[in-house]
Amino acid sequence: MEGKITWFNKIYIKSRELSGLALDSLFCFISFSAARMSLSLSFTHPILSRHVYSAVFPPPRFLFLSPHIPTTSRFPILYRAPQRATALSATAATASIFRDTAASASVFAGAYALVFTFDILTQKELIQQNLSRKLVHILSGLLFAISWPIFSNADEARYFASLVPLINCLRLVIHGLSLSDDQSLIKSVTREGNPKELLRGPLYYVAMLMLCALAFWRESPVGVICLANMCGGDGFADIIGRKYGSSKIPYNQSKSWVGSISMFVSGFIISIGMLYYYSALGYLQLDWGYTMHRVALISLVATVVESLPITMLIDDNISGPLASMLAAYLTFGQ
Ligand SMILES: Nc1ccn([C@@H]2O[C@H](COP(=O)(O)OP(=O)(O)OP(=O)(O)O)[C@@H](O)[C@H]2O)c(=O)n1
Ligand SMILES: C/C(=C\CO)CCC[C@H](C)CCC[C@H](C)CCCC(C)C
Repeated sequence: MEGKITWFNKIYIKSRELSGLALDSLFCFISFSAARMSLSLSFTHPILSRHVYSAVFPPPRFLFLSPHIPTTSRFPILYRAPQRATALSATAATASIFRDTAASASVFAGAYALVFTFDILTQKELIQQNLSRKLVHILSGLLFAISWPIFSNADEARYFASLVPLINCLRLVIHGLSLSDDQSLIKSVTREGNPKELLRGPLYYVAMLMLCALAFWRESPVGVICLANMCGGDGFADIIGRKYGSSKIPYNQSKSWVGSISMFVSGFIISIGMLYYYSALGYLQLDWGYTMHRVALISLVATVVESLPITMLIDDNISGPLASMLAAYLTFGQ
């Protein structure tokens, strides 16, 4: 049995390297049963070393989420059952690959569905194009970060998750260069319907999603705080500032006090919500008094940077997230 699993594992991993979306969808179809079988098998990550205080949230019992349960399964088993241990790790590795492939395909399908939904709402004139764009801006990144726990606890899970923004980056470049036409994407994601717009704000935004998944993933508060401010904070700043922002900021007449205050408040609230979500799943164990102050400081930094008149120099989908990332890294040290 163990021999069979090894050649299958090697063939699958090789085909996974070479596989296109079509092959992934084939493995997706058979992967849910394998993924469900693997739910009881999990690998552990080193627990967050800094600011680890009382574990106040037991991981919930959601079958499809991968709770962060510390186990010793990744350490070599020294007693005399190497055959059993090898077979178990090969099975677990194969199941994790199936699970992560299915999760990537599901999140990718979710991205398409989100853009398609807002395109329909815009076409039916149920919402304005600007509002559609901002809601896609708010929801895409937050739903992407919320989806991370459906991936396995394997070390490679973040790479599977990052495939989704990577493919969307390629999609934005292809349609931004008008190599292909996707009116659904263009109408729900651009201000004026110019495909070239895809190569600026949206492309930088999706690149930031990929960076946060690869660099920080689930075990650090930095990535989720950065996305909360870029997606939630910046998004609500636009929606509320555009509607109610009559009193402009002295040093930047295109931004308003109401918009910036909205960015700070929504960025803070959504950051705390994301941190609570990841704490409830056992990925983060935080001292909430310490955390609240640090998150408020990070959201303030993001808000000030977003208000600066530097958009001609650097897009705020780059300056804002990088400022949040730096502030979060310096305050949380992870
Ligand atoms: N602090 C802010 C931010 C935005 N706005 C309002 O929202 C509009 C759009 O804001 P901006 O961030 O410039 O939007 P975009 O750059 O188009 O959005 P994106 O980041 O998605 O590219 C501004 O003109 C302004 O009316 C505001 O009043 N105060
Ligand atoms: C309008 C946008 C930015 C400009 O400020 C947002 C562009 C969004 C992309 C077109 C789609 C990105 C999808 C994410 C990578 C994955 C989302 C998955 C989730 C489950 C919906």
